[in-house]
Amino acid sequence: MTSNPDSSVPNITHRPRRLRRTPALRRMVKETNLSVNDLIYPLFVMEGEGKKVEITSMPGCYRYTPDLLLEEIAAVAELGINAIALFPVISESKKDDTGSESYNPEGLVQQTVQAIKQAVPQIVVITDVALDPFTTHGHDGLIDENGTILNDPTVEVLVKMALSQAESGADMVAPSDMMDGRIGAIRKALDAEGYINVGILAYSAKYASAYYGPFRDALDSAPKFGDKKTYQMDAGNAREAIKETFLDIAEGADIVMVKPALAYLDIIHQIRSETNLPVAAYNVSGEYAMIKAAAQQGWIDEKQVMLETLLSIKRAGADLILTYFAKEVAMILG
Ligand SMILES: NCc1[nH]cc(CCC(=O)O)c1CC(=O)O
Ligand SMILES: [Mg+2]
Repeated sequence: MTSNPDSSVPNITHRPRRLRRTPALRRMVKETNLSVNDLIYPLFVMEGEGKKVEITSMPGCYRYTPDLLLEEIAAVAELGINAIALFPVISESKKDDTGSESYNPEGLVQQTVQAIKQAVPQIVVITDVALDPFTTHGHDGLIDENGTILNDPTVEVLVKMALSQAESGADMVAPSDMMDGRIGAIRKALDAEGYINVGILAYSAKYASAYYGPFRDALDSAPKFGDKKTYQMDAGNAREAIKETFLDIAEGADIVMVKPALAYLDIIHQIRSETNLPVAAYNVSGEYAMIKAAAQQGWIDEKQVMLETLLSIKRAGADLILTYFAKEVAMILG
């Protein structure tokens, strides 16, 4: 046994490449895996029958009438998806300044939730609690004559909305509005009305992001004046995300969420390390649209980029991912 006389051959003890040599070895040491259990599928419902309309800026996503939505939900449940997040497209004639349609017991969301829970009872139905699909001005809150978004009066409406969704059979309500104090107010009202098992998925760190554009196209819900910067967070802030998240946890959130995901992976990571609750992340419409658009141009491999993107959100610390890719991923993983 003589050592190699050729000094140009390095004497290496640690060779990380040993564990990358075969697919089986690579699978054994893979630290993060994407599972269908991680996925929550956002879906859009509109009034009517027998129709599905593709959203131009979100190829592969549709606004469904309730009958076709039920078929889609049955299909994705079959693929192993556990949960859907429901967003309504409200016709202009039903919108008003205060979003009163949002708590109509016979409203589109309420009726759709009832139908889903009858047809596909095992799927977890998460309803959106926010006024923007229901207000003529497109903001997530009530406004005064100067266009200022009023916090506490808005929370009162959000409570009515959450209660009517719980009454319809929603498993979880998901306030996406960013008013202060709404998690506590909703928790208290749900408990008082006996809905102790209806959970709250709190959009805790939701940023005022330009990545929501395609979603606002889908819902026709772009704000008619101003922007959402007095309630959604500034992209420069990380410590504030922790503060917002701790407040929601103290107020009774069951799951906390960061939104958007990709430009905020550091926030997901910090929240994961500072809390014990499940952490969700919303891979939003603009993030979806960027991948779809580049893939349509033939510039990226859609499947690989999609899987790598979702894995990065998981690796950053998200336990759950709301993503428009959910169905495609479930088909690949299943
Ligand atoms: N309550 C509004 C809401 N709920 C979910 C999204 C965006 C989701 C996406 O872009 O995929 C938005 C948009 C907004 O805040 O203007
Ligand atoms: Mg808050």
